[in-house]
Amino acid sequence: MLITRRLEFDAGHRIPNHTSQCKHLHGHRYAIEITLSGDIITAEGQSAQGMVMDFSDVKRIAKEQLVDAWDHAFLAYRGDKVVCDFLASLPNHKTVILEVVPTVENLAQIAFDILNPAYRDTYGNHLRLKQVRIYETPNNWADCMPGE
Ligand SMILES: Nc1nc2c(c(=O)[nH]1)N=C([C@H](O)[C@H](O)COP(=O)(O)OP(=O)(O)OP(=O)(O)O)CN2
Ligand SMILES: [Zn+2]
Repeated sequence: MLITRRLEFDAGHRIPNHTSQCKHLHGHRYAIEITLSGDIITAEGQSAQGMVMDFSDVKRIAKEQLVDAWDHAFLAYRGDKVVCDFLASLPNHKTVILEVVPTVENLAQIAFDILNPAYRDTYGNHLRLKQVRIYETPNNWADCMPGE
């Protein structure tokens, strides 16, 4: 059985070598959709009876592991030195330094790698992270699955 939980967050970024608009500092209302597989819990009387995982637990883990760190942060590529130096000059600025350019493909890959161990086998029902989808805009998104 598959379940999916969606969360939204705001973040800034730029794609430094992009030849068009995306080289400028700008932000997105990102959405992340987390798809998990597992057995439906059948144990009588459990809070999660009938569920793969309580959606509130899916949300809690996503926030603890990723979303709270990225929300209202600027996601900067370590190789984008001018921007990293500028952000470092701002007192207490919320910046997340990434080892890769912050395209939606790379963000989905990073999110998958962070979240995969955080969900795996935590619910006693063979729980697995099957897919992370991140929307950069309502029209543009990337999917990351195991082994990709
Ligand atoms: N494959 C990718 N292509 C692009 C990415 C990306 O992460 N992966 N990112 C960008 C920019 O970040 C840009 O901000 C995308 O937003 P936008 O310019 O609004 O995109 P569109 O013009 O295509 O959006 P519309 O829905 O058509 O307004 C660019 N490319
Ligand atoms: Zn963008």
